[in-house]
Amino acid sequence: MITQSPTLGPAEQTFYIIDFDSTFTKVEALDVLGEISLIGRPDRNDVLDQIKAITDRGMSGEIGLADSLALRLKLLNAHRDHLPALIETLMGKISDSFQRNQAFITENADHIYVVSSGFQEFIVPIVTSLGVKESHVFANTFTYDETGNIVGCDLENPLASDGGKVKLMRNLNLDGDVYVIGDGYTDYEIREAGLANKFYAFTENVARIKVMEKADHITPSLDEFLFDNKLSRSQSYPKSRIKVLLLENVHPIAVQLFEQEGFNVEIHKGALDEDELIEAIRDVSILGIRSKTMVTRRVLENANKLMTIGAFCIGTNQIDLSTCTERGIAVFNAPYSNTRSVVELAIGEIIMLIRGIVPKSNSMHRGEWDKSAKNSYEVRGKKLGLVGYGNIGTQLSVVAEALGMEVYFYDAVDKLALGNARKCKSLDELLAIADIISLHTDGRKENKNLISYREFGLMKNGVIFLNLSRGHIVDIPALVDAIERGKVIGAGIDVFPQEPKTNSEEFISTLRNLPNVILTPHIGGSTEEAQANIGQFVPGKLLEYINNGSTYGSVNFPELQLPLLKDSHRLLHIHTNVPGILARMNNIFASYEINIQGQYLKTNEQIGYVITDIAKEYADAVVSELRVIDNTIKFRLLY
Ligand SMILES: NC(=O)c1ccc[n+]([C@@H]2O[C@H](COP(=O)([O-])OP(=O)(O)OC[C@H]3O[C@@H](n4cnc5c(N)ncnc54)[C@H](O)[C@@H]3O)[C@@H](O)[C@H]2O)c1
Ligand SMILES: O=C(O)[C@H](O)COP(=O)(O)O
Repeated sequence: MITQSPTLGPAEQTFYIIDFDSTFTKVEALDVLGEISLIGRPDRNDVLDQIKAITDRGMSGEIGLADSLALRLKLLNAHRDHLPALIETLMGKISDSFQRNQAFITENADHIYVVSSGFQEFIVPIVTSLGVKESHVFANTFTYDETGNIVGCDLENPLASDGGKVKLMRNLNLDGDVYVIGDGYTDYEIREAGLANKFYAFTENVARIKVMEKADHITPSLDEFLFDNKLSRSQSYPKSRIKVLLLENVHPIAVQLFEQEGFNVEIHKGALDEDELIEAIRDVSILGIRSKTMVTRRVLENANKLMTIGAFCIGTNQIDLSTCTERGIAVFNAPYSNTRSVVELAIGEIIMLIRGIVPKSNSMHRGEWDKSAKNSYEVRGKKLGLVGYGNIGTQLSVVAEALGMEVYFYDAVDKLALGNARKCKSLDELLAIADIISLHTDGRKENKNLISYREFGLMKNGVIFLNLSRGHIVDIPALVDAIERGKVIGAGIDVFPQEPKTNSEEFISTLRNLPNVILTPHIGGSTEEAQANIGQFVPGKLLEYINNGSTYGSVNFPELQLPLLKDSHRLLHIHTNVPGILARMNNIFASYEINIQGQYLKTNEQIGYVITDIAKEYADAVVSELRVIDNTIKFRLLY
């Protein structure tokens, strides 16, 4: 049997009635016109608020349309010359789901009508740009005075009066099924009058409770409408049905990027503990966290829909990566975006600590003037010892050399020395040489208490010590002891074995109130620049994986950078890495005479990832058979 292509044509004589303001476009056009026509008026903001309030009251059915139009036109004080700027603005405000589903509009142009209480003058150029027929646009027209001021609208037009859409639809007398898509009460009125089979409340831009209550179906985007009606669409599965959970205050850019794609996004300011996360993650497909949220095996066992995790930071030690892989969940992070921020903080702290600025500043705040050079040094010529020479360690090495420091490093793997930095053969060698020691290793479990009593014992007396990597790498009682004994005369600590989950929890630590110790709340990577970079970077990776299957940059999946999907269906098969799976898949393809257009396979120790692009027409059974191959972990279809 050949599958019906998901790009079905319209049912015989089904008509689609689409509203314009806040549906076809993201905004109310008269609000935008006000922003243009009222430029220079001192009361502009007040008038704009009044216009918006009238629009909302009209849309939720509190006042009649004729009144709403008349009131707004009067306040607008607009002129014919304002229209080109309005049209230009609206062109950039077409709703995202309409933009990505232009094919639906062009393929169904004979059956699509735009019915609006807005105005032809700006609606026609916008909707025809996506393929709506000009003759299928029904809206009001402005009237002007002799100098071009907009003074009202053509009152002969049924759309200028209360119940206008109903009157218009009666006149149109469409012979077939009618589906209305809109955000306003007047759109629902068509259904109420018995002139439509279904009313879809469109909530991509604005969700009006009074309207949603009346709807046959709430459609958070055009994709959902198209999916519900099995119509030609750009998304194989509506993204509004896919839940994204973003924790720990990730940058708003990330939220915006997911919302733009039409996902159902939920955000939380802080981290969640294990039980809270188990509760929150049940319906989640995409999870975004930072360094604090522990994604444990128990959490993952309750995350049956989870496809991917984005760590909006560098470290991924908070995630049980092995269980993620076992369950076919791809994990991504941002390995570079905040490295510079950490380096700048480390340099700043080294200078502050070696000059004893913190106690001096504290004394000044108590009114004490203690001008002295005692125990205050330049960094020039001092030996900086870096433990871990990865992305941060190497950058710090270069910047420190520029300040005239001598750099030594020790890394668990053999690393190329940058500039004049010198490689140490062992951690012990480095600890004994350095005047300043800064930790930059990753947070793998084996690094727990990497620096403890023995290691502090190997250090020079009066060393400066920094940890901006991970809290568990330093044995805190040993550090406190070293500070109290004067072994360490200055410390900068940004990360702790136990950190508060949110800003409202108290920070409890034996490091509090020790002399010449800078304590910071894990903010090495918390700069506007770094967070904005991460907010762009990680969603980019997650979206490439969701939309295209690419795993380039994943920290636990075999990495595959895939071509964009074109004129084919993409089958993504994740399985336990055992012999023979590819052969089984290809046997299925061969038995159904499938034309394979591209195939990609990559494995790691735990899993195999096979991507097969095939021609669009194929038997349903192919998909069902692929899903049940032994050792299949996850299967997904993209088109
Ligand atoms: N404070 C913050 O806000 C902040 C911000 C960003 C990164 N970080 C943390 O900083 C650390 C470094 O980040 P990165 O991007 O440079 O990581 P990276 O993975 O690029 O480098 C880590 C390096 O440490 C080495 N290493 C691991 N264990 C070691 C050991 N026992 N001895 C010696 N070398 C060892 C690795 O071989 C690697 O070269 C990570 O722990 C990261 O999570 C903290
Ligand atoms: O791993 C990191 O990048 C740092 O620890 C920063 O983490 P954060 O985003 O939670 O501040």
